[in-house]
Amino acid sequence: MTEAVLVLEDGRVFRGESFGAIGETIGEIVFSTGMTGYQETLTDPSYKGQIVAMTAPHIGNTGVNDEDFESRRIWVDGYVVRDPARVRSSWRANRSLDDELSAQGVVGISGVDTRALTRHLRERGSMRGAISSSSADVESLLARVNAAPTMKGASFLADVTTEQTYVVPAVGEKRFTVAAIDLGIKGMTPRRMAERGIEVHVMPATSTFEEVAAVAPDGVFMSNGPGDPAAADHAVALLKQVLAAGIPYFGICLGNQIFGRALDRGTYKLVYGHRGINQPVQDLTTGKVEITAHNHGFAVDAPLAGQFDTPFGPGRVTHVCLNDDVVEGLALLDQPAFSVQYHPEAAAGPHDAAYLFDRFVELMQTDKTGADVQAGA
Ligand SMILES: NC(=O)CC[C@H](N)C(=O)O
Repeated sequence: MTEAVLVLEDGRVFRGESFGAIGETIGEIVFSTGMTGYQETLTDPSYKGQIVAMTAPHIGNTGVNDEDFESRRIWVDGYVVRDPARVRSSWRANRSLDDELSAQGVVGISGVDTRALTRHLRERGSMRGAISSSSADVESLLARVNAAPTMKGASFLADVTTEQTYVVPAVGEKRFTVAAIDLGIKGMTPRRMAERGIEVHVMPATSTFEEVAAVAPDGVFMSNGPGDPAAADHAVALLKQVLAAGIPYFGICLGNQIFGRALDRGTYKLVYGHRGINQPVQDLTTGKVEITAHNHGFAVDAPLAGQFDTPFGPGRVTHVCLNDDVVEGLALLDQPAFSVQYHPEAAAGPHDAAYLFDRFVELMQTDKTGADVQAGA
């Protein structure tokens, strides 16, 4: 057993044991309230730059399998758990979580009172922190934490995006072509589109409008992704061109924040964000409440009621988080473009929001047949 320490930028210290790789890591400490789905969390590229603490006390019970990876690797910069499973127990598992974290060089800590840590972050907000199992010198660790960059203004798109375009073929008959801008896309997202007859061209974050147009897309999609939306200027400029061309648009998470910026709305940092698979969101179009998967630390600033002006005609907020009234969805009224702040691909998570992929299909279908289109109607 190797001792490990977790140091927060405000000087709070938690002691525990090493979990995963031995070493030191610095990042923004955030907590996730997902009771299941630790594999999908670890491999979600949106977590790049963050050390994730799990509020569920027992992590690793079902080990690790390749099918539940949402991307090619683990992206969290550190992992904090209370009590790792000593025995993995699932017919699908082919290795343990501890071994997988070690193999991928992910530094973690176990034995932490994650309830106390979560209450601290909830009251004081997400902050920088470090895990170390290689040095017991808390003072120098604290100095390194306070010298590290914060999440404000951070961009990790170059780390997570695909280098080259790849195509996920439609399942069955091909009905539409979508250009999906990979800002840190999860594997389940193109699959949800493919099973609806969409051929998905997953393209680098640096793609130009000309490259997107060359795919002759029926719709453009922008994915979730890490970092501060205020730093994603290229994606905002690209989306403005897409909207000016009237191409149907669907965005999720970072893709919602980019949409907000393209509509001239600002984004801001939440105190501690939403992370987990149990967040209640109301669809203001239908009044229905859906339980949804979230992972966001920033949000779009827009009025919840009524409409607001955008360079592309009126827009409105379509979804709201019932815990704290944070904007969870946007749409244009006169143009086929909408987005949500959460994860309708639901990996891991409840499937309540899968209808949003159907809405995207309907928008593209209506656009193709030339009918009057109103995403926000
Ligand atoms: N999952 C995401 O796309 C997150 C978007 C952004 N990085 C945020 O934290 O708000």
